[in-house]
Amino acid sequence: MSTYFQYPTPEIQEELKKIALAIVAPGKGILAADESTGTMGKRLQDIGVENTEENRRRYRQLLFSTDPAVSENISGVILFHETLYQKADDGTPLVSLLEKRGIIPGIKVDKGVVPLFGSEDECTTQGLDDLAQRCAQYKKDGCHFAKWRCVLKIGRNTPSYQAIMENANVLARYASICQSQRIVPIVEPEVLPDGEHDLDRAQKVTEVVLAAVYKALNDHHVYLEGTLLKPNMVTAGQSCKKTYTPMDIGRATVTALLRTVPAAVPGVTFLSGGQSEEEASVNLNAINTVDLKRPWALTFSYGRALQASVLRAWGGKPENVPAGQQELLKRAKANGLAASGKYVAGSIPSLAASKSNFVKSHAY
Ligand SMILES: O=P(O)(O)OC[C@H]1O[C@](O)(COP(=O)(O)O)[C@@H](O)[C@@H]1O
Repeated sequence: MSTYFQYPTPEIQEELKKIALAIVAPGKGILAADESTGTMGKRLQDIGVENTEENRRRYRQLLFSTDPAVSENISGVILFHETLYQKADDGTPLVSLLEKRGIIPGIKVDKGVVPLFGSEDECTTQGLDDLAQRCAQYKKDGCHFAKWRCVLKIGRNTPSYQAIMENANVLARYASICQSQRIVPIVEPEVLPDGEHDLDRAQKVTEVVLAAVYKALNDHHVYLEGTLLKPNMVTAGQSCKKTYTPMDIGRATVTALLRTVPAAVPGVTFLSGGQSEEEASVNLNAINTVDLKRPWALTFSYGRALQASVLRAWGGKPENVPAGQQELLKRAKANGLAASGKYVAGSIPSLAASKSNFVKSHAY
């Protein structure tokens, strides 16, 4: 085994580190607006809006033209390919709306989840072919970070060794390609919340998965200071009979991270994984207040937990755009406070704050 290798040049390291640190600046996090066309269809169906390119454009325009104050708590937005090339009603590229607000554009670069043949309904994520060329183009078009989501399932026999190793390796290969193109990779190994398992089992699985991911990142010589991790919080399975407090969740989550995530990683930006908006804020706050060490910034990269109220307030109607934007401002503020451990539960009511956003087997 040869241990000779090179990290990126000092210039690339500096650039990557700067981007990652800006994303996890104190009190800031990410709006994940990168729902693929199918996922967006499900969100729009919930509010009775047809899943057309024009309706997706109108919705993303609403998000990105929110009052610039939103940038006090949102440092980056993850886009879906289609959105990067769409324009606002007045012809301004949607991505320019973000840039004008000082928000860093990012891009989903994976091409979705596919089955792992021979496994118990497990999966991997595809999209490595032509990734370097796509990243080069995305960088030119204004994106400075990327996201790739892998999915792991907790069952009696899962996650399997096959799924753990395959997903860790594909995430590492993705991360290395992104860095070669001066793009910060967000590494997302999501352990799904489906199941009856308790908090302890969720913690152990998360630890095993994260340990494999960091071994693979090391094997691929990924420069950790220029990466971010987007994991699940450690929560009991959706069908678990036992109940746990936010502090239990906070302790289990930070313990799992302390055991597996190197301190060189600048930040951890959690996914919301079907939690309600309020749960996602309260749990993030607990993560930031539990009496454990925190060598990384711990913040949010929420899709559903930042958008459930926005979608409901908007309902596809032009006259409701300001109401939708108000909801985004509220949840952004709540999560910005939670990222600093200063969120008081229930202090920022929003339209769908307590609605569960759980989607069974959110593997698509
Ligand atoms: O399955 P898709 O369409 O790729 O999207 C998955 C979604 O999951 C996320 O990774 C996390 O979203 P949640 O916070 O809603 O769990 C989003 O960034 C993304 O939009």
